Amino acid sequence: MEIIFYHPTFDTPYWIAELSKQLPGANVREWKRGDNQHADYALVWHPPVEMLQGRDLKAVFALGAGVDSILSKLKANPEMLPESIPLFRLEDTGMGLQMQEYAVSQVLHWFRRFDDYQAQQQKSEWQPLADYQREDFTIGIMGAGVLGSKVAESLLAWGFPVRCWSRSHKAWPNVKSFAGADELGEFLRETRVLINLLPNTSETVGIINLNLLNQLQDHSYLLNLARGVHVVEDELLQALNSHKLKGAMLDVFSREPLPQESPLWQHPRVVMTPHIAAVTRPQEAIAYIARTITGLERGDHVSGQVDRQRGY
Ligand SMILES: NC(=O)C1=CN([C@@H]2O[C@H](COP(=O)(O)OP(=O)(O)OC[C@H]3O[C@@H](n4cnc5c(N)ncnc54)[C@H](OP(=O)(O)O)[C@@H]3O)[C@@H](O)[C@H]2O)C=CC1
Ligand SMILES: O=C(O)C(=O)CO
Repeated sequence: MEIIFYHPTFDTPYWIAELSKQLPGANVREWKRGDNQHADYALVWHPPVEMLQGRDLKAVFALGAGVDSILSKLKANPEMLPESIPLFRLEDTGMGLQMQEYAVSQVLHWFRRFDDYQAQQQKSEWQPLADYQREDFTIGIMGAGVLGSKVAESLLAWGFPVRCWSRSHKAWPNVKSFAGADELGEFLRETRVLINLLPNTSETVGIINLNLLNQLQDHSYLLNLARGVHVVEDELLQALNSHKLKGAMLDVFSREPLPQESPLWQHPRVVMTPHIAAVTRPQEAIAYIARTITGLERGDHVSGQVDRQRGY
């Protein structure tokens, strides 16, 4: 079995060595320009078109959870990967836990009013504030998939009321489920902390705009863990400046790195990280890919295949 690997920043020799260990009998090689030799599987992130085009592959694996970059490249170059070749993505592989850490720590930060205490400290002000109550701190998770479900689980464990919004209804214990455009307003109405874990598709671009933010509880918070293009950044600033939103924590931006001139850098109630909410963990990802390839070779049903029509 021949496997080609391409990632612009990963430690390629490590990945090749580990994949070879877990898939004995497979020949795993780094793909380099000009390599047109046969391959059965391709493992990729931001692949050049020529890497995939014209190949008779059994499957392609995206080395991340979101497949928006590969799907947008495919839109411009449909010949890069025919529909008959399945595209897989990473399901969790350690990202669920990282998203839990991120979401729980920031929700607790807001809930315990550490943002207010930090602002008071700037003014050398010693002033205990009234506690927030959990019943006023409903968490609304947009995107109830692999990562959304993990985040919901972790916040439930901390006793917060949790609701989710997705395309289809979920039957998760103790989580109120809302689905589709018709139920979005109802989902937002009681949400105090909005956590975004949607995929980037034509339906979700720009979904977090002023109209949506205005439907949240007053003095709400936004945690964007998914993609920058979900948020209309100018309108987010309007919602912050009108105090409809009390704070925002952003891991992702419409342009990355965030341009120096962005007013988000300086906003006193915006905190940010440079797209690190959940990164690909090599060991878990390699184990998942090896398991999935083994399953495909046996003809088993395996999960993780992207539905290209839906876009995720
Ligand atoms: N910041 C970071 O470091 C990282 C960000 N990400 C981002 O997180 C995203 C989510 O990952 P993951 O949980 O694995 O993805 P999943 O595909 O498992 O979940 C996607 C969820 O979004 C819902 N959804 C999709 N389209 C719509 C829509 N139009 N309206 C309402 N709901 C919709 C789906 O609904 P349904 O269940 O009904 O199909 C599903 O619940 C990734 O696409 C990626 O962009 C991922 C990893 C790291
Ligand atoms: O896996 C993804 O989609 C990511 O955004 C990784 O940072």
